[in-house]
Amino acid sequence: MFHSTQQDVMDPAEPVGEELLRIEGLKIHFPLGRRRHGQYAETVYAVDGVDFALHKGQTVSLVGESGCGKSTVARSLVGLVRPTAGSIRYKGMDLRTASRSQMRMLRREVQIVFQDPFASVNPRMRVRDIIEEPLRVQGLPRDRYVAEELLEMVGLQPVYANRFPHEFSGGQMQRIGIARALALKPRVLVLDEPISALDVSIQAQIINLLMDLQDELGLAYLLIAHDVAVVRAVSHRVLVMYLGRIVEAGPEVLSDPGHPYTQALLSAIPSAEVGSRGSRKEIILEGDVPSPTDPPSGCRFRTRCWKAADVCAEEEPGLLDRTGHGALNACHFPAHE
Ligand SMILES: Nc1ncnc2c1ncn2[C@@H]1O[C@H](COP(=O)(O)OP(=O)(O)OP(=O)(O)O)[C@@H](O)[C@H]1O
Repeated sequence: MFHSTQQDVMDPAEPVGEELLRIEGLKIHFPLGRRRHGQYAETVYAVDGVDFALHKGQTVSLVGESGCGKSTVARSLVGLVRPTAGSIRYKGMDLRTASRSQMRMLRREVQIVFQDPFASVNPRMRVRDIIEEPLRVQGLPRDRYVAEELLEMVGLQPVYANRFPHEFSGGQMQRIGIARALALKPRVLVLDEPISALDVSIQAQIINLLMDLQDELGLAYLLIAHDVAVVRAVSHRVLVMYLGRIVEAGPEVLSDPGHPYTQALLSAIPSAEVGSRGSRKEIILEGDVPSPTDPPSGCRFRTRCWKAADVCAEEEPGLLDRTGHGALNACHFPAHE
């Protein structure tokens, strides 16, 4: 199995490492249809007010059902989607006002690893060229054995530099994807479901590699993953997202959930994986996830929540430390109150 960093978990209020990224009030809306009279027919509120920070050497994980906005957050950090509102600061500099050279530094130091390692490469390129591509794009010099060194770093033989993607398994190819992400000596890796497409037997190896690299290089990770056991084991802080917003955040929220949505997410997982303090009662959520083009008023989860009362439709609950233990919860009726 994978190594766990749970013993090292620090109170998020006192993070150990330097702050690298700070995201405040992030909104990413996608207008749909044709614009008429200055208005679009519909807007997808994919990310609708999200705050968090990433620190050196730490892993923050994003969890939540499909479509809640996780990938959109991830892609915004590497410039693949533009925020509609809010700020992304890297080492204190705001992306909205950053100079060209600051943006180049950011594009080097924040890298992304995708779910499908084959989909993001040209199958006709040799591994050496795949790994060196980011250096070429940035116009940086390529040391003679840079691909070989990066392959060794990710546990592959240096001679693989001369081979082509079809010669590798999914796990090996994901290692190559990680080597490519490391080529520019990043400080932050955005890991968008890096193990979801791999055989279960390989997943732990990739997670272990990522944890070792984090120890060695002090990398900050934003991890998106569906496997609760993995997320619990490797995260310093977990953010639970629902319909574009964070509803619960803290180091222990997957062991000791306080928000009804987190409880419902965990109740769908077999108990051995959840841990002793997780909710054991099976919770069946009623109804579908509402459309992100028309989120409910007040608390977005209220239309599926068994605790919902009038106040939930009227007042949006803030993401607050409701227990004094550093975990943040956006519910009018959290479990631990
Ligand atoms: N370019 C786009 N144009 C319109 N809508 C989009 C676009 N990108 C994402 N969306 C919508 O934004 C919402 C959030 O999508 P996102 O991919 O971020 O969710 P997710 O939580 O990562 O889901 P998954 O786990 O399935 O990847 C979804 O409703 C999605 O359809």
